[in-house]
Amino acid sequence: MSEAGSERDALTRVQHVVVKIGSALLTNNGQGLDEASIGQWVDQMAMLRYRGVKVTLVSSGAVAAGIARLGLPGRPSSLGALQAAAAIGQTRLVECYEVHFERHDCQTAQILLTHADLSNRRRYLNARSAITALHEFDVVPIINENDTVVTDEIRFGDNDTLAALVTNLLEADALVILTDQEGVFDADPRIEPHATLITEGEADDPAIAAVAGGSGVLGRGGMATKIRAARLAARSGAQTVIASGHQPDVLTRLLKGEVLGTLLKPHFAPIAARKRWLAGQLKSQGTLVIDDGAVAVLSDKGSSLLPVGVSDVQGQFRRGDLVVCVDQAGRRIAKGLVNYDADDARRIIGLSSARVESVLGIVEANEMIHRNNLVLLDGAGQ
Ligand SMILES: Nc1ncnc2c1ncn2[C@@H]1O[C@H](COP(=O)(O)OP(=O)(O)O)[C@@H](O)[C@H]1O
Ligand SMILES: N[C@@H](CCC(=O)OP(=O)(O)O)C(=O)O
Repeated sequence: MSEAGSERDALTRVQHVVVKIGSALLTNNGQGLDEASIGQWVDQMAMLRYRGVKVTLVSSGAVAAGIARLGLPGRPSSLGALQAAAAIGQTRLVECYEVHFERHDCQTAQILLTHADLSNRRRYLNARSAITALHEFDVVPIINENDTVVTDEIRFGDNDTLAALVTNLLEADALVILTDQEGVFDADPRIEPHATLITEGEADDPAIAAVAGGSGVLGRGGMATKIRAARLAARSGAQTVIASGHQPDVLTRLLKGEVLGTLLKPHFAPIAARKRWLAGQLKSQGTLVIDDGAVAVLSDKGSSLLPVGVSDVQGQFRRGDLVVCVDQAGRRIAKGLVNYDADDARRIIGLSSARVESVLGIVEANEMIHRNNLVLLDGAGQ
């Protein structure tokens, strides 16, 4: 097998894929939603689910569908008209997916997110809990930006960025961005018809970022935001493929390892990527003192921190904030994102998971800090 082929083998082991379908692809040259194609992508996603792969869908198309429904000649320039188009188009968009997923006895749910939802830790964790619960109910989440409430300063703008942040949020192992081109070319193929397809590269390679241009008429980000999305997705270790939604069975073929589109690989190991991000970026808001048993399982087994292993809570923090874990002698052992605010944490320390529910009434999570959100500190507490 070729080197490119063996790189693609990793895609055959994907357990959770975020699929992003762009405006440029979803619309029949601006004539409304391409419902036949939507039906085919849904068939492929249903097939992946049948094989045990979790699928989260990030779909654009609300504005484009709304423009067609309202009979507007093109993309309106006023914010109010754009928001109205998004509102009317979004219901149509989700209905279309719903009808097709129902053919496969599969339920769907709509989630509309804003930038603020993902930059605020608490809302970030809430969004994650909700989407994780949807997967537990075997429902396909269909995510879009909440276009009717965002303004220019706080918008993602393009759904490539949103899809990458959702990939980070859910720690999906692959992001597939479907668009109207076969992948990333060494120049914009709309301008350079003889441009060559790049089949793979590293997500952070500046040479790849340099060839990426802007969007067509209906899309928002062009190739530049797709490559940036690959870089963001790589932070949590995900591979990104940018490929054409016009290729028959593109999703199922990609996840069988076939060489289609452009594969952009993470530039460092998944766990290191996530932990690097966690270790490097955030300021701590409080301290959890943990007992010797908890120190041992965190350090030796990489386990989550459970309430039972915590003996004291210091400081005021909120769910999703970064806290430091220290041992009984005050040595810094780990830091991570806590699942409870300080007052609730104080009420449940030392309790077994079974008793947490009787004290709090509702259990947000079994762990005080989930191991995916926990990073061990070295001997110097760094
Ligand atoms: N190097 C490149 N390779 C491929 N496409 C590119 C490149 N640079 C710019 N593009 C443009 O990016 C467009 C896809 O982005 P966009 O219109 O935002 O689509 P979507 O709505 O799917 O996100 C292509 O139609 C193409 O014109
Ligand atoms: N949220 C917008 C999508 C924005 C957009 O076009 O994004 P993209 O498909 O990345 O070019 C909508 O649903 O119309």
